[in-house]
Amino acid sequence: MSDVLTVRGLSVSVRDTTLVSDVDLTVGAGERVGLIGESGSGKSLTALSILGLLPEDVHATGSVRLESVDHELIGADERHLSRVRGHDIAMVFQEPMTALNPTMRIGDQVAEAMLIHKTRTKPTARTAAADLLERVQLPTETLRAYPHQLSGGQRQRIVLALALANDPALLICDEPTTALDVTVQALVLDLIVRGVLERSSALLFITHDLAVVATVCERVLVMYGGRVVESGPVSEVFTRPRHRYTEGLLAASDLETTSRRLTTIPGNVPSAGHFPSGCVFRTRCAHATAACEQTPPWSGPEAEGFACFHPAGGADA
Ligand SMILES: Nc1ncnc2c1ncn2[C@@H]1O[C@H](COP(=O)(O)OP(=O)(O)OP(=O)(O)O)[C@@H](O)[C@H]1O
Repeated sequence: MSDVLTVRGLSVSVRDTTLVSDVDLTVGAGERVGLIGESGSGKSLTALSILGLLPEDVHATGSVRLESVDHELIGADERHLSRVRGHDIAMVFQEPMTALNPTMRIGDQVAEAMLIHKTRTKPTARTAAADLLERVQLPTETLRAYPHQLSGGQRQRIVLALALANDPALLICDEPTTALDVTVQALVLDLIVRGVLERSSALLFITHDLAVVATVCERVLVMYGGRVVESGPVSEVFTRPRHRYTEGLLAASDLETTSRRLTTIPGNVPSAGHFPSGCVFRTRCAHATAACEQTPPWSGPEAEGFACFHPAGGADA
């Protein structure tokens, strides 16, 4: 698997204070990598450095390279970066309204995302926009709606459709479901995973929610005080944490069952029935919701390391 994103020795500082120190990370094609850590640990600054979106007084050093782009992104000029953003790298942040134009109809916004980067011509952009909306399970009429006419979950699905419009090599999600209620959260996570799987895009997923990481990601990096203190496959880091901070994070999470669930993977016997998408139990779940009961987009080895993300847990019915 080739690396889509390679970050080496990334440090971020404001005046003489270092906020992020010496971060190394890679994400391969089709790989889903989580970045976790407490509030203020440097997750968002790491993502913003990759996107070239740091505030003016904040500076990044080190190296950020994308396989599909032939130059260094740290220090690149805005003209280059704006070409990369939305085309090679797309992002979904916590608050969908900040990514949407309140005065433009949804269909025009999705079509415009493709026209700006010239990935579609005008006549094909409208059809492609309708197709993208269908893939995020929104009816065609949504094309004519304005953002304020939609719910928070619908808006975030539009933002996801916009992010996926140009088949990005890398999708960065920063707390994309934190503001959504639990059932909508499950659907949006499912659509994110489907979206990246369909395109073999790399996914860097930032969250403080360990259950979400266990559901979505294969590998995880743990940040603490601006540094990456631990990394590895989710099933390893969540069951055999090596760093005391990771142990604390697991103990403090409402997911005391995560490690228990993950350790049950080898004994898990798949059977037919309803189960949360990607749930390691793959049996009928007592907590299954309508969103859980969709056909999962993956099977076989792809499902390894996934866990139920329903807050009530994935106990078998
Ligand atoms: N523009 C800025 N000027 C000064 N300090 C900043 C600036 N932006 C962020 N910081 C500081 O850098 C540190 C890392 O911030 P960052 O937003 O990356 O954390 P985070 O892990 O994403 O937290 P959260 O989960 O709350 O979003 C924090 O201590 C924050 O206060």
